[in-house]
Amino acid sequence: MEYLKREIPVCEVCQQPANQTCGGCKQVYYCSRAHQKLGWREGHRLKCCAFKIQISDTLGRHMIATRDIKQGEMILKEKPAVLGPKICSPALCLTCGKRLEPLSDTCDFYKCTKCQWPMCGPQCEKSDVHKPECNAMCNRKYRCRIKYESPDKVESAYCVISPMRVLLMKESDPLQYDNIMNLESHLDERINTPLYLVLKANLVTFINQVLGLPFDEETILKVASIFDTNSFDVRSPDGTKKLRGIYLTSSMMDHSCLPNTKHVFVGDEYHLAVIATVPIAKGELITATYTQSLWGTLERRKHLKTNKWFDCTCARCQDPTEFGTYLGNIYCSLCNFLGNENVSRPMLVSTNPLEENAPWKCEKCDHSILSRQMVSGNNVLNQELSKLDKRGPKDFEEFIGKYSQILHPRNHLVVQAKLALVQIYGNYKGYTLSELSDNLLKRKIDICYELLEIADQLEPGWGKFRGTLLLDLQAAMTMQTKRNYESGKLTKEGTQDQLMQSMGLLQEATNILKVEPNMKETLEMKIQELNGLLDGDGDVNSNIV
Ligand SMILES: C[S@@+](CC[C@H](N)C(=O)[O-])C[C@H]1O[C@@H](n2cnc3c(N)ncnc32)[C@H](O)[C@@H]1O
Repeated sequence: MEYLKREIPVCEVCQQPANQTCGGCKQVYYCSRAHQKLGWREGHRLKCCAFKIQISDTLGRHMIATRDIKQGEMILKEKPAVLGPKICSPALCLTCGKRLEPLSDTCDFYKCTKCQWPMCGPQCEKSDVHKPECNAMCNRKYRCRIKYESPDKVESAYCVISPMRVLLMKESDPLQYDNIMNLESHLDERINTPLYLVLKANLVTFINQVLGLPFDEETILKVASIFDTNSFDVRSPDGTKKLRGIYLTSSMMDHSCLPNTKHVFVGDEYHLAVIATVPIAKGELITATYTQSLWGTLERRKHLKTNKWFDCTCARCQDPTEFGTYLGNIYCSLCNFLGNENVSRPMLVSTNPLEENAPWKCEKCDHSILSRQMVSGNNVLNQELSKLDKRGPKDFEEFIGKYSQILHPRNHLVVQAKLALVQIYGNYKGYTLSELSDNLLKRKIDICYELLEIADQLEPGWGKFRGTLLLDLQAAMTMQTKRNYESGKLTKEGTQDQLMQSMGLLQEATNILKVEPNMKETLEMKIQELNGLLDGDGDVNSNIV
């Protein structure tokens, strides 16, 4: 990084001692106004902080681009203000967040020798992250007494840890405590919800009575509510560590169902990097998504309302067809029966997508249903989907076939099933690329193309969804090319053309995914292999997929 902090600040232009910082990013120094102007012209304008925080009545604080931002550019990188377990967790280490393995032949875990919370070992037990809470508990002779009858038990006692960490900061790091307490909480809206009634009984009692910390009920619940409104789900690349974290600047990004950024976690300390997925023009909102892009509008808006306490009114939520994807729609059952199978079937669309109770009406005929019928239909099928056997493709293929008269090929439930199929075909035992029949290989390629069309509409640009689909697609296409060459269906020239297409997809996937942890080397290796194949004599027998 060019912006590494130096012991004695020096001017970016002349390298002499300097005491003025750039007003935008506050990261580089100048000795004089003249050198600041020169530095700006010489290129700092392209690197300087790309955003500012503004306030409006409708959005509250939000992030705005202060200059044009390039696709793929890192907009900011910051360390967490606080990290901790989620409200309910299976046994995990309080320091590193690692999911714990039980001690041999037991359901029990290694425990901190002082406070008795499950940890991964003596090193994490002694960490600075755990010390303050351990001391606070031990000072009051509190010992964790969770009984694990099964190693997978999800335990709600973890709800006290993350808020306790923030509250203890009031003494140890008052500035950071104030920064966190300044975030939006929506406590007034949450206070009488079932979860907060439980937190009143558990968390408040723990902080006040067990630990004897001098915080009132409102402050304690406000911290919990700040986590619920602002925290990011933090995961290690291999998925073994799961935490929640507050990132002060990144939490200023407002939500959009068509976001223009993605984020990744970098390093063992989980620094968060925000990356532009599309070019962002100066003055535009910089947005993230707080929900799932592949859910329909009914589900997304409900999720945002229940968890983040606002009604999303973005362009996608306003459009009854979700930019023509019809992701949340179903076929009209009457037109189904009366219509010609060969013409595209009319759909039921919401008469007002921003009004959750608005009826859903056919685009062609007068047939309509109540919104709650759509909701309950979605719930039933979602439940069915979640119970399917994920070890193979059979259940997912049957699900798609069974509901093909109700759910069109781009309905979100079908899309979920297809996503599972893309992961199974080509990757799972018995379904690796070399084991797939020609038909199943083609099926995988077709699904990848279908899902890519949806990605282009709903997560345009360099989103992770698009990147992983491209990677899957190029691998399947290379295998198909190899088979077609071997069976004589493709000439050497045709083979080279097809491999060039795969290379195009792989290069795009690399641009998108190289920022993901541990991906850069794998991607570079894949490019090298495919390049080798292209440079050689078309020897597609090489083991490249
Ligand atoms: C993580 S905070 C974002 C920063 C927040 N705007 C603030 O002023 O602190 C999330 C909250 O911002 C507001 N918000 C975020 N995106 C929004 C949007 N698209 N429309 C309306 N409010 C939004 C909601 O109140 C939400 O609970």
